[in-house]
Amino acid sequence: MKFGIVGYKGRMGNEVKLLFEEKGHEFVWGYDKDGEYFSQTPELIIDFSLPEVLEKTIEFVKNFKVPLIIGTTGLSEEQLQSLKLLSQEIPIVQSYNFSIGIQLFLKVVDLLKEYIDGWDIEIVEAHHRFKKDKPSGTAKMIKECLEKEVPISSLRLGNVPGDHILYLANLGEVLTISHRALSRRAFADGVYKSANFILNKENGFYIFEDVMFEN
Ligand SMILES: NC(=O)C1=CN([C@@H]2O[C@H](COP(=O)(O)OP(=O)(O)OC[C@H]3O[C@@H](n4cnc5c(N)ncnc54)[C@H](O)[C@@H]3O)[C@@H](O)[C@H]2O)C=CC1
Ligand SMILES: O=C(O)C1=N[C@H](C(=O)O)C[C@H](O)C1
Repeated sequence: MKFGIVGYKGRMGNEVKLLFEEKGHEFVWGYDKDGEYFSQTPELIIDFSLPEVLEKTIEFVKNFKVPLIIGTTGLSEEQLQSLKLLSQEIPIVQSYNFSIGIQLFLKVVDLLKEYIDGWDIEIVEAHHRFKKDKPSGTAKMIKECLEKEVPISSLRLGNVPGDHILYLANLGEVLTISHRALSRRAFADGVYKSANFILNKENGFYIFEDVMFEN
């Protein structure tokens, strides 16, 4: 496939580009701070940038009329709504975490949440010192899945790709669910799965859960 990336010079943009090229696909378009790279029209666009770039991304996918996969975190409720509106015209996969492990983590949380009334619940996330948003998008997803007000502690440590821990405790025990991304490849792999998923899809707003558990 011929793919394009918004934020192609960044950490995730680079990792996604590398992985797709290793699989034999062609990087034909990119957008970053210093402008556009164009060699051909892309068949899909992947966005790992910043929330303030979203308007530009929407303009590009509308012009090219191609599917969008977006992993950028820190989007406002209004921005998520504008993506949902856009999904009436093109297929979109959106997720704050494209790793398989976090999807499984969320399944476990969904299973246990009805049994933890009265427990103390805390989320701790740790990421590299360059991360701009706080708390992480994934921590917000875990909280949303719990359907409770839960405190989130954010650590910014060296070069950590992404750790999430959920602590649940009653007076007699502590239950811990934890996930560590060992490298950005874990997220890029999920983006690759999403690309194969979205090329055959009707317009609509999909999340990574739809990609993972399609059948
Ligand atoms: N959903 C997921 O699985 C994951 C999401 N992320 C998210 O992806 C995003 C990017 O993360 P990283 O690659 O680590 O950041 P990064 O800072 O390395 O990359 C962001 C890229 O966007 C570009 N950019 C910034 N402002 C711009 C502008 N105004 N116009 C055009 N380009 C602009 C930067 O130059 C940079 O190349 C963050 O929101 C992060 O939280 C990161 C990892 C996994
Ligand atoms: O910025 C990152 O690096 C990451 N961001 C995502 C988030 O905010 O949850 C996902 C991952 O943990 C890495």
